[in-house]
Amino acid sequence: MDKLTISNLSLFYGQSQALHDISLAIPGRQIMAFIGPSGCGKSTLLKSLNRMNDLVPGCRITGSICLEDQDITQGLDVNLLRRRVGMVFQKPNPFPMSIYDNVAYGPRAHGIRNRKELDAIVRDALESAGLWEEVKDRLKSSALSMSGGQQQRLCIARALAVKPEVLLMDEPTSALDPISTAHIEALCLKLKERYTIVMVTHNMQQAQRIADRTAFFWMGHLVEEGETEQVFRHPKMEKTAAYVSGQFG
Ligand SMILES: Nc1ncnc2c1ncn2[C@@H]1O[C@H](COP(=O)(O)OP(=O)(O)OP(=O)(O)O)[C@@H](O)[C@H]1O
Repeated sequence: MDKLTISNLSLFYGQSQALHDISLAIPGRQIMAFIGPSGCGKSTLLKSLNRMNDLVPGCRITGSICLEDQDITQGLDVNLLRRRVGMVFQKPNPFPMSIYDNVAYGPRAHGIRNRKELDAIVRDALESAGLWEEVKDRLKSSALSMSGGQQQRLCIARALAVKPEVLLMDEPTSALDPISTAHIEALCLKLKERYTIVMVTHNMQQAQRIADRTAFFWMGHLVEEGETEQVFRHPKMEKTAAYVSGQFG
């Protein structure tokens, strides 16, 4: 079953239309990459999937986005939605508090106070993010003392701690060195066994390394979507062929 189904979605920032009639199905427990030149609407679409655009004054949408069978644009509680659809940003953004408190933040906000329960959640999330062994002896240290790559895995752990179903990632490795990038990519491949991942990336090698499916956007339109290998090796549309072969960027 598809995890997310976007149907005839158009999005406007005031008078300016950023997305045009997008229809796209995102299967569960796979990685979907959004690619395309700067300004084509990748982040806008990603943010629509957990209604982060609600925060932008003058932003409105038409069409629907279903999380399984529930239309998230119609009345679904936004806190509940963001618990089910978590997000990791381009720049690691740990809170200025301890490693433990960063991961426990979400569960605490949802009312979990029991120390043993919190300990178990924190450990599980850090293990899932591939960080437990590195930080288990310094859980009380400030998150800001970690390296950039560790901070990004901490942000992934923080997102996982509330047990989401979908993880949205907006260029999660663009601020990281190659080794940290490889760590995050390996982690994504592991996480897709349990989560649905939607990732914006400018890195076409990255999309080919880890994405099951790829969607190519251009000027607010979805030009083509399919299995990653097909989109890169045998694109159906001329625009896609030109983009993936580096003729424009
Ligand atoms: N908060 C906003 N208010 C008004 N316009 C916006 C806002 N955010 C994005 N836009 C516009 O919407 C269009 C799509 O932007 P978006 O950030 O989604 O593109 P993108 O493909 O993610 O770009 P990049 O790869 O550079 O991050 C652009 O024309 C942009 O200027």
